[in-house]
Amino acid sequence: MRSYSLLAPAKINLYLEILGDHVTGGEDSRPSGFHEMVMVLQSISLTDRVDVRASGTDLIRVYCSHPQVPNDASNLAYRAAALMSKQFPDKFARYGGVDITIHKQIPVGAGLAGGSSNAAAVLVGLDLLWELGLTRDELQDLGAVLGSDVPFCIAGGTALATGRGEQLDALPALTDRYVVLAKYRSLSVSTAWAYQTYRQQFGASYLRRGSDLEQRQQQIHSGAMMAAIAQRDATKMGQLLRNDLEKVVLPAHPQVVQLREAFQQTNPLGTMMSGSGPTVFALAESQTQAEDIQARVKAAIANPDLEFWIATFNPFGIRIVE
Ligand SMILES: C[C@](O)(CO)[C@H](O)COP(=O)(O)OP(=O)(O)OC[C@H]1O[C@@H](n2ccc(N)nc2=O)[C@H](O)[C@@H]1O
Ligand SMILES: Nc1ncnc2c1ncn2[C@@H]1O[C@H](COP(=O)(O)OP(=O)(O)OP(=O)(O)O)[C@@H](O)[C@H]1O
Repeated sequence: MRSYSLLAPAKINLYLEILGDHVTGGEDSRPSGFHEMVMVLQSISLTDRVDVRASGTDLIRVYCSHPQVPNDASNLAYRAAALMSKQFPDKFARYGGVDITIHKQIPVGAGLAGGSSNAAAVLVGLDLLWELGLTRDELQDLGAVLGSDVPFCIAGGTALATGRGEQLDALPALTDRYVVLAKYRSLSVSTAWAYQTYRQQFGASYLRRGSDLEQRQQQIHSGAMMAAIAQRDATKMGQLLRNDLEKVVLPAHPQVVQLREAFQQTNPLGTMMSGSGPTVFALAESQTQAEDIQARVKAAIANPDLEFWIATFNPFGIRIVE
């Protein structure tokens, strides 16, 4: 049976600003229930491995030994395969079912897009297995059906994301940067909850569509964060980190505030929560600084529930290993 093994990296958000309500359509535009975003997304070297294998059955099956990851149709990797089988029924009939095995390294419900990256890997894997020859744009359009982060996970690297996060502009690749990540094992945050709570608390200040929104998008485009990335100025980037979702997640989780403060005490280039959290990351100039930051935060919060990773910025998204 033919199979492919893919590496599916996690992402962090170097910048996440919520502008207002996201709308779909042209003249009869309607709120989609999502938010209009401006984000800078960055792939990191913390990766899952996803094996996609033709099974010779007519089933889609998912295997993952992580206790928090479902093995049924609710797994985002399963949903990616189901979408492909619906989209390409003749290929599904010809090549048959697929077994997907997820080797989890990326923490779950962490704000690091683990599920989205697994789904992106399945799209790429089935494109290969079923010899579809899809373009990156076509794969990303399919990814957007599954979730806002999936299109980015396909291409990876460093990107500016707008719309609900699915519209992407590649930015100069940032490499040789270190990131220290920490998460309480027993704590997860629901992305839907984070956005819903943000809407309840800050919805009144949302920008209306039209000139206000376009002006803000323009400001960010020509602003300091884009300049810092273009100049590969890690010190400036560290100072400009932003995540609007911190405004709702931090007040709800005092231990994340404490973790963020412990990171801040170590004088990193910058520290921030990633996505909807609760993972907190700090940027470091070198591996030595990253190790020092990790050791100091570990000593400051001696809690066995706290898990750490040191990663580098990754210039790519889904990659084939076999
Ligand atoms: C927090 C981030 O991870 C940052 O990169 C993303 O914005 C979320 O991406 P994701 O997990 O792929 O999100 P989706 O699966 O598309 O949506 C999950 C939930 O978040 C809300 N959501 C998501 C993206 C967005 N721009 N606005 C939203 O309000 C959706 O209403 C939904 O209830
Ligand atoms: N393949 C998968 N990997 C991880 N979680 C999955 C997967 N499929 C479904 N889930 C479920 O999705 C939920 C969110 O998991 P995930 O790890 O993708 O969150 P996240 O990193 O916060 O996502 P994001 O950063 O995109 O908002 C969990 O409750 C988990 O049970």
